[in-house]
Amino acid sequence: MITRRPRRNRQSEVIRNMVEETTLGLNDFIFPLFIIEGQNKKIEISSMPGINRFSIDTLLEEVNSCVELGVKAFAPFASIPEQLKDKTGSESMNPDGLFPRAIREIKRNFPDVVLMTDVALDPYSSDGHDGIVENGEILNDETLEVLGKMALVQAQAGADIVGPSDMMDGRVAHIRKVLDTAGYHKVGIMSYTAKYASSFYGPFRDALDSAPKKGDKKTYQMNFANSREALIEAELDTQEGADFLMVKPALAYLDIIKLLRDNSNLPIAAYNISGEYAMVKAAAQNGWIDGEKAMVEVLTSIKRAGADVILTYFAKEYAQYIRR
Ligand SMILES: NCc1[nH]cc(CCC(=O)O)c1CC(=O)O
Ligand SMILES: [Mg+2]
Repeated sequence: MITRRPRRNRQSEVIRNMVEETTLGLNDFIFPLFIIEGQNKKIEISSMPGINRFSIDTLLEEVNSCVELGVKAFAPFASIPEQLKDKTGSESMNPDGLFPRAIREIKRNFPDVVLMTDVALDPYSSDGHDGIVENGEILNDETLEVLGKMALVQAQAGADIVGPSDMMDGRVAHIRKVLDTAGYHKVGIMSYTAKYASSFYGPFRDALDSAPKKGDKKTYQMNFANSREALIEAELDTQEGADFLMVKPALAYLDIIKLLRDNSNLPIAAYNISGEYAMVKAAAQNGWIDGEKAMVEVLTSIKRAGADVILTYFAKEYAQYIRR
């Protein structure tokens, strides 16, 4: 005789919903946005179907349509023309550069949205690396100087949260000190705490033309074979004053999300990155999977693993989906 029958709680939609353990909401999402120079531009990224690069004017329309759908937090990224890139990423410290201009315009038009801005050299670096390169080496402490100035320019432009994605050691403490010294103690830090050297970043690097010109990122991004090392990074970022800890990528790293969730009381964010988005889109376009159902499953799995915040290219599409 079978007395325990778990299927009882699956027998109708109402019961299934009643016992559902994980619920996604639009408050969970941060939607990445790509910005380019120019006017009236909206150019689709071929490796990220449905995701575009916007000039500032069309970007404001995009933000508006997201806000109307209920998506209110954004992670903007700027595509910097090649001729403005140099060894130290100096364009990242230009208060009149494309990125700070875009931040100011978004905040002027939509003061209530939250902007989480990316702090790293790669979109501005002629080497395509997240730090300053000298004789093939990525310099840590010299890079911190640039990161601090970049974060300050972003805070001055109106960033609510700065997101160091570079994986240099000590950058959270350094950025915190620079921001506090300048009076920006209210600007938060979402640290890319456990950021792995992943092959899933490809489409993002297409979007910004930011791929490394030489070598890979393995001397600063983490080895995907490691999980205990993520706890070391989490401990340091917490001591240094991070307000959020992020795991990136998300899907091949659900165990890392869970690990940080179980070992920290800070909010945990996860970045469902470009290649993870592209995989779902490509399979859906081929008719191999149901893209919409896969989207919901992927996002739910990241939340179930313990993420409080999900950075995802699906944010707007998910909002459109639940509206229907
Ligand atoms: N440091 C920049 C940065 N910030 C976010 C991403 C990737 C995001 C994505 O793939 O969606 C990257 C690329 C990288 O580290 O090479
Ligand atoms: Mg670190």
